[in-house]
Amino acid sequence: MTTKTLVFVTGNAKKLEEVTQILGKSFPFQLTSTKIDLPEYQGEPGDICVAKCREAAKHIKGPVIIEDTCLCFNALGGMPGPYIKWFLDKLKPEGKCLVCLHKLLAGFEDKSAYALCTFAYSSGDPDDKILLFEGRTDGKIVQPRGSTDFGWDPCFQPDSFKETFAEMKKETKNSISHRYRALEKVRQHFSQSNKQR
Ligand SMILES: O=c1nc[nH]c2c1ncn2[C@H]1C[C@H](O)[C@@H](COP(=O)(O)OP(=O)(O)OP(=O)(O)O)O1
Ligand SMILES: [Mg+2]
Repeated sequence: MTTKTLVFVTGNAKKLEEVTQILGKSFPFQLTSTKIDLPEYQGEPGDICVAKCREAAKHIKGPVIIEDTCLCFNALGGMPGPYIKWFLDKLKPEGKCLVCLHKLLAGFEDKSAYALCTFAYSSGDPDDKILLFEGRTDGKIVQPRGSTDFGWDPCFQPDSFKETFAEMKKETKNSISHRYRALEKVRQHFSQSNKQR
């Protein structure tokens, strides 16, 4: 049986690293990756991912997957959400400015937040529906702790853990994260559709 190829389009090497680790070998596609800086769309996460995936499919002209990640503060009605990337860029996360994320909630007792990861899959055929797979992990925003090599990881402490994503072992993050939960749905979908063939 020849394995079909699926291209993961992302400009973020850390995401790719996690996706590769999480999917491991038990995935019916050969995952390859292409670094394209896709536009940062606005709006609801699902709509953003559909637009992002359509754009990626135009480049790849074959089966493609993308994801978009939101960090949502409950006290702020879900903001920054998909705009977390610009917050981090402007607040300069490398180093002590990650403190700013925590400070954003200074006026609120509610520090709860959730990380939301949405994968979108296109078969490559523009007439086919784009499929969405969502994963969410709840937690709270804390003063940054741990290594600063991936985005807002130092500021996010998942519920029922004492460590931030940045302090815990990679395997631990990859077994409870928003990305893991979304990829479980991706994996389930493709193992089922593979069986039906
Ligand atoms: O697990 C994560 N832990 C910490 N930080 C994270 C995580 N996942 C994404 N991030 C950061 C990257 C970017 O600053 C923003 C999401 O924006 P987002 O558009 O999805 O990512 P991106 O532009 O870096 O890569 P892509 O080319 O796939 O769109 O949150
Ligand atoms: Mg992006």
